[in-house]
Amino acid sequence: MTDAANRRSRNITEGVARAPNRSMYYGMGYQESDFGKPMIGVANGHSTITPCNSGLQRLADAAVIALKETGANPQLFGTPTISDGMAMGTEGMKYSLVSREVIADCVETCVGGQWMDGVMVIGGCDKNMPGGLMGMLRANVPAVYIYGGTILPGKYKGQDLNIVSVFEAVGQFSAGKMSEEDFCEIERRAIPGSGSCGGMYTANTMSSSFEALGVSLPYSSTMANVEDEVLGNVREAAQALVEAVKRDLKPRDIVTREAIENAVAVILATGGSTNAVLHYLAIAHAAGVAWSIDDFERMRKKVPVLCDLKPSGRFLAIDLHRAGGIPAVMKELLAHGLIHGDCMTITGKTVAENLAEVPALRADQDVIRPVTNPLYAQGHLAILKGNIAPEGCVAKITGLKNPVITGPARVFDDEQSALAAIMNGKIKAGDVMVLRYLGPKGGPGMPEMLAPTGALIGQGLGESVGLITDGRFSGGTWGMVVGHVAPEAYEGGTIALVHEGDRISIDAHQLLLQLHVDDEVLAQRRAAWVRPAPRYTRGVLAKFAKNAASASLGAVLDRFE
Ligand SMILES: CC[C@H](C)C(=O)C(=O)O
Ligand SMILES: [Mg+2]
Repeated sequence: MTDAANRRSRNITEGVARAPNRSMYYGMGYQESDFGKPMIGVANGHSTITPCNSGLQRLADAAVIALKETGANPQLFGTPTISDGMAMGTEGMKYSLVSREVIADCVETCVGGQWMDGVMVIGGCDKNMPGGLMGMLRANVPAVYIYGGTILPGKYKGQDLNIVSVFEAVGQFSAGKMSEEDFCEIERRAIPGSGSCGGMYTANTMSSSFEALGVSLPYSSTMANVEDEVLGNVREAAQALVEAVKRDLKPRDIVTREAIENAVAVILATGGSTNAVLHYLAIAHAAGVAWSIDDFERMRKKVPVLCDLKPSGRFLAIDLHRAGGIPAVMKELLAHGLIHGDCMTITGKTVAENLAEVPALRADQDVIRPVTNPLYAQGHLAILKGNIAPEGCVAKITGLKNPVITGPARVFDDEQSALAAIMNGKIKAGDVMVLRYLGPKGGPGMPEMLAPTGALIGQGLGESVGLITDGRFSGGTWGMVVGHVAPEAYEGGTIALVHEGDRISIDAHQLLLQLHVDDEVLAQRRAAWVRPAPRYTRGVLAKFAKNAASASLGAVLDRFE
C-alpha cells in the first residue's frame, strides 16, 4: 500500500487516531476494504462555459468507472475555466492567465488536502493544460493529464472554419472585403460543437507538448472531443496511472530538463503558440527544472518546422491526427536526434519504447514534412532582445514577407483604443503599433491580443504593420507581432517611454527589438515617468498584479527568490 493508504488504514497505532478521518469516508460509501486502495483524484474541468470544456463530463464519468475497475478509489473534484475565445478583446481576457494559477492552486490544494495517492487532470481550454500540470508538479503524486480533445472544423461555402476565421473576418468585413451575409454566416458556423480551438493554437500546442513531455498518452493530444476514442484514452490512462501509483512514478520523475526539451522540440516542429514560452517557463519552475527564456532560442536554432498547421499554415489539429499525430512527429524527430528517446513517460515506458511501433511518415499526407524537407529549417518561436526588451520578448518569425520593419510608433495604453484605430482605418502600412500597460502587472493579467492582430490580418496589414506589446498573443495570432516585452510598462520598462512617432525596428533576422531614441533622451523620459495607479485594488486581479513575476520568468506567482 502507498504511504497515504497506510495512513488511512486501521493500523492500530496511528490508525486509531485516524478514526474520525475514516468515518467521513464511510459517509461517502467507503467499505473497510476501500482503505487499502489508492485514492485517486479526478480533476474535472467540465464546464458549460465554453465548447473547449463542454464535452468533458463524459470523460470524467469514464475516468471514475475506469479507476474503480482498476481497483482504485476515484475522488471527483472540479477545476474552473474561462473561455479565451469569449473573453478575447474584453476586460474578461485579463482573467485568462490568472485562471492558469487558479487551476494550479485547485489541483494542488485538493490533492494535498485529501492525501491523494494520484490524480488524473482533465482539461480543455488553453490555460487548463499548464495550470493542471503546474498543480500536478507541485503536488508531485503520480499523475496523468487527459486532454479533452480538439474541435472539428465548421463549414461554409466549401471552407473549413475555426474561431480564428471569425477574428480575421472582423478585419475583412471592416475593410469592406466581405459581405454582411458571409460575415454573419461565418460567425454562426465557425464553432460546430465541443472541443478546443482547432488550429495549432494554445490548447493544441499545450496538449501536443504534453505527449512529448510524457504526461499524456501517445495519440491523445490531437483526438477530436466528439470522437469516442477519447474515452479509450481515459481508460488506458487510468490503468497507466494506477500502475504509476504502484511504481511511485511521479510527475517530477517525468518532467526533467530533457523532457522539457522534447516538449519544446515538438512545439517548434508543429508551429505552436507563443504562449508555450510563457507556460513552459512556469512549468519548469513548478518542476524545479532550470530553464530560461534563452533555452527556447537554443532549441529554435536546431529544430525545424515540420507541420503545415494553422494559424499560418493550411491544416487543423484533426488533420494532424489523421496524418499520424504527435507520435509521427516525434518518430521523425527521434530519428534525427532532435529529441531524447530515454525519457521516462506516464506509460511506464521511455519515449523510444513508446515510439518503437509507430510507423514512419506516410507518403499519402502533406501535413507532416520529413526533417529532410521541412517547412522552415529553423523553429518559428524566436526570443528577441534589444533596448525595448532587455529581458526578452517572443515572436513567430517564420514565413514573414517582411522580416524587418522600421516605422513610426503608434502608441496605445489599452487594447480597445488600438482595436478601434485599426477598425477605423487609422493604422497604415509601415506603422509599428505599441500596445502597453497590458503586462502581467499592468494589464493586469497579461491579456491576449488576438482581436487587434486578427483584425490586422483581416485588413491585409498583417505583413506590413508591426505590433509590439507587453501583453501576450493567442495561438491564433501571426504576422509581424512581438509579445511578452519585458520589463513591462507598469514596471517602468522602456516600452513605457515610447512616444508617438518614435522609430522602432522589429528585426527577425537579428532577433532585435530596438527603439531609435538617444539614451540621454530616454534617461530624461525615465526620470519623468510615473507609474500609473493600479487598475484593480481588490480581488484576484489585484493579487495577480501584486505577485506576478516578469513574463520572462513565466509570470508565476510563487517566485520568491
Ligand atoms: C484562437 C485562439 C484561442 C481562442 C486562444 O486563445 C489561444 O490559442 O491562445
Ligand atoms: Mg488563449
